Amino acid sequence: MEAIEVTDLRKTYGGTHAVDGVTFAVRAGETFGIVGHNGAGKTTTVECLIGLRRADAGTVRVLGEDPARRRRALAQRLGVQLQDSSLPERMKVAEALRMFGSLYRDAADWRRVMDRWSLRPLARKAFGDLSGGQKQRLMLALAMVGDPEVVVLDELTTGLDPIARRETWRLIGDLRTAGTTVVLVSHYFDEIEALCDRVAVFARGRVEATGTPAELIARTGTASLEEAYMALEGADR
Ligand SMILES: Nc1ncnc2c1ncn2[C@@H]1O[C@H](COP(=O)(O)OP(=O)(O)OP(=O)(O)O)[C@@H](O)[C@H]1O
Repeated sequence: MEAIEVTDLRKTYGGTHAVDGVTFAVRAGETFGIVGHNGAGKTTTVECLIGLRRADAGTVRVLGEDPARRRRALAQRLGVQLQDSSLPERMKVAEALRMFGSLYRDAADWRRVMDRWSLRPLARKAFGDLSGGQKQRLMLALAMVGDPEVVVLDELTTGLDPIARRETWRLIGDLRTAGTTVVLVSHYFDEIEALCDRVAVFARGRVEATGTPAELIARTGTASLEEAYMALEGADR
């Protein structure tokens, strides 16, 4: 079963074709990576997936629903961590987790989420007093507090130190074991290789290739996913 289906998605800002005919599908329970150069259309696609933007053309289905029309219903089943997301400066960590938890009908126990993401020592700290990495960890925990079926993570480990990064990988691995569908936008090839079952390579508003990391490496006759990406991304320049 497909958890996400995107078909011929198009989105233009002024004269810029940000997304220009994107098609891919994510199977239920799969961890799916999206890689691509700056401005390739990754975030715009993700925003269409979660109903933050309406496509100009094409279809998007998440858990069988159209996010542009069913955003509120889908929000109960989605966990989202976006680039540049923020909270009020004075909101405390525990307060944020409790408040986000209250927005879901079938939330996880927010205290358990706080423990799982090693946030208990920071429970009484205000968001504005957290370090960049601590903020990132909190935003990830908030994405999980609704016990989502599909998780969308844009720039998962940006700003995390190496230990926090590995720990985050482990927690994303746990999501996969639990059968959660994960979409992961990343510029880190080690992360994509370690976590993702399949990858879509975005370039200039299109999907240049889709496959397992091993397939993309074999298809391009390269030695690593990063080299495969370079070969694919530059293919039609
Ligand atoms: N709100 C907007 N208004 C105008 N242009 C936009 C807007 N959002 C994105 N764009 C443009 O659309 C294109 C795709 O942007 P998008 O943010 O989707 O790319 P991305 O692949 O996520 O890039 P990055 O890796 O830098 O985050 C870029 O050319 C960008 O400048």
